Amino acid sequence: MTEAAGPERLISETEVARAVNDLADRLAPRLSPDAVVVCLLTGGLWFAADLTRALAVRGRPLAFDALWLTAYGDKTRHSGITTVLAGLRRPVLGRQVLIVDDVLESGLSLEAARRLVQAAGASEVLTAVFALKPAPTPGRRPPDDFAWTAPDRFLVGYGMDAAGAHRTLPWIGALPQA
Ligand SMILES: O=P(O)(O)OC[C@H]1O[C@H](OP(=O)(O)OP(=O)(O)O)[C@H](O)[C@@H]1O
Ligand code: HPA
Repeated sequence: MTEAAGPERLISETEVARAVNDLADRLAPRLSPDAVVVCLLTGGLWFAADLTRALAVRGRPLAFDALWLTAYGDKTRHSGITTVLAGLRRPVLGRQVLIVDDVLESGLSLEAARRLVQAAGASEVLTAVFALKPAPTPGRRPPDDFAWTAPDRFLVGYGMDAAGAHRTLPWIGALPQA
């Protein structure tokens, strides 16, 4: 019996931590002490936990909220519909918001989040993702900053899942290519 191949490791836990710290160095001066970090659940949770603590030690112990969105389900492509499972808990009216997510591919999830945060009255919206994948279609809005340039592979780990699997890996890998 042959064993199914696991994910191919692309970036180690140490490299992930270094990339998050470098990103925090760049972001901290751009953020108001009154800014709110909005994490996109579920995948953004691990990156947001690391990034917010890295920002806190850089003098930005920011307020934190979350939006729970889902668009991929168990598939490897955006479904075309971003469903809001849970919205913001606290007002962001008049405040700068940093939206944080694990990966940007089509950009549709981040755009849906941006619209929700703008509709809630944020004074400015910045976006940061850990992994920036190549755009599947032209015209995608880039994030304001990102930690790592990812290849065009289906990624897992550090929040990213394949039908629920591999999300809690501390490193990032890619599923074996067919
Ligand atoms: O740029 P896009 O093509 O929109 O892809 C990025 C989104 O896809 C994943 O979410 P998913 O819908 O899989 O939910 P999850 O956070 O529960 O993994 C990921 O966490 C991002 O939010
Ligand atoms: N992996 C996991 N989730 C994703 C990806 C990916 O490569 N792209 C968009 N959501």
